[in-house]
Amino acid sequence: MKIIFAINAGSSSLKISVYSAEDRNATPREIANAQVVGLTSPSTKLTYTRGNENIYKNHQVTAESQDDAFSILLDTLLGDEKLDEVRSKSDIAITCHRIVHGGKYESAQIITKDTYHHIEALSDLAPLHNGAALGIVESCIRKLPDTTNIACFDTQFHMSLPPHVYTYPINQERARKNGLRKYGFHGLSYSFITRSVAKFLQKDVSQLNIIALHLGSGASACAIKGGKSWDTSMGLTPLSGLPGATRSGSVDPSDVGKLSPASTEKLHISKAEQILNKESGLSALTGTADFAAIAGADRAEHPQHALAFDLFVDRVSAFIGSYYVSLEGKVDALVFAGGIGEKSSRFRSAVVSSTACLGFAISDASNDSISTKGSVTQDISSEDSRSKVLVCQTDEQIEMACMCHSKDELWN
Ligand SMILES: Nc1ncnc2c1ncn2[C@@H]1O[C@H](COP(=O)(O)OP(=O)(O)O)[C@@H](O)[C@H]1O
Ligand SMILES: CC(=O)OP(=O)(O)O
Ligand SMILES: [Mg+2]
Repeated sequence: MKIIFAINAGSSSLKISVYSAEDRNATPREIANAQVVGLTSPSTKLTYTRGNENIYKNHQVTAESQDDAFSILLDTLLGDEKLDEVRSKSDIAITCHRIVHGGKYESAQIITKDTYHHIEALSDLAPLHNGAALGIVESCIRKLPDTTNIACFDTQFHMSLPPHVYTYPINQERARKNGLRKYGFHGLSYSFITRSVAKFLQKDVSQLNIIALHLGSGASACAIKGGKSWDTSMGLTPLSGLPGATRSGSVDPSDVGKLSPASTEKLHISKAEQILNKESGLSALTGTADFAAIAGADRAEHPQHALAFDLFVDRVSAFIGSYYVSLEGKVDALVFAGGIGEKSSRFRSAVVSSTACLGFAISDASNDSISTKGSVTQDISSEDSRSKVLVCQTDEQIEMACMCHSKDELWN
């Protein structure tokens, strides 16, 4: 039996799921889940569940970084005397880490000195994402010396993108030399969604065509053709495509502060990245990163909230239209996932009405009764919908745990 910690550093949250795996053929069984959410908003909250028992729910904590959150979660898990399977640090056999940028890695990697340095070098392409995750890897190496660390990459699922999609129309020699191409992210989530939706629709994965939306603090869309990534909205870094809670999404870089050559000297490129990644997006329009507050606000009283909501509906709908065409109209389902996709019925309803010309239609009653305690995939389409409209409670942690625990090297 092995204990697996699957650690998911998102941009506004840190989630750890704990699994036990009997042997390498058994599916890992979740025994606990601990998460700190709201890292980009003033109130940061801890939720901890052991088995079916809620120990903490939205318990206020102070954490300013992913690494602070990691210390809180590790103390919570190791300090729980009733978590029988994890008596001490040395019981944790495997920690899987969600690493957003994996460059051209095509599979999860055991983290050695070499792989660590390789991933560190890739951080130039996702400085604000890989940095936080690597900080946690370092903490694990220091605090959990008996554990095998494994890197699982968001980019892996998108290795199937065709050349005409992943190529940027720029100097090809420079592109090759510097690894400039569309990589795509949220791949662990899309991989989970693909498997879950295929199972739900009782279709072979290789026959599944869907438009999936992972709408969390970072948001992206993905066209999945024959079970594989065919196009996705994020690019070289997780900045392009859709806006996020604090991210601008695609903007013309010359618009950013209209920099003169002189001001460029002062405003180092990393400052621009800082602004576009952390100080933009829906919170720059509204002053809040909490999408529930944006979607729930009175439109007349809060015109900026209404603008942010409408803008997000517009950008998401544009990708749905584009992917509907690139999938030649053969779409089994439109799938909503991520914090916003799973929890905001108002947003789902607005997106479905704005893409109604493609034949999507939902039942308001089903849309309003989505339960986070219900099945992984829930159907909200109405009978007259041309494709299914589904809500999938995505789970990047189980995707990582399954990916890692079957590795031969861990059981020999
Ligand atoms: N009840 C809710 N209604 C609408 N949006 C919500 C709700 N709860 C959380 N969210 C939004 O979900 C997002 C966080 O989603 P999540 O997938 O957990 O993020 P990440 O993994 O990117 O940190 C935030 O933008 C948050 O405002
Ligand atoms: C890739 C990415 O944007 O991840 P997250 O939404 O978790 O920040
Ligand atoms: Mg996330």
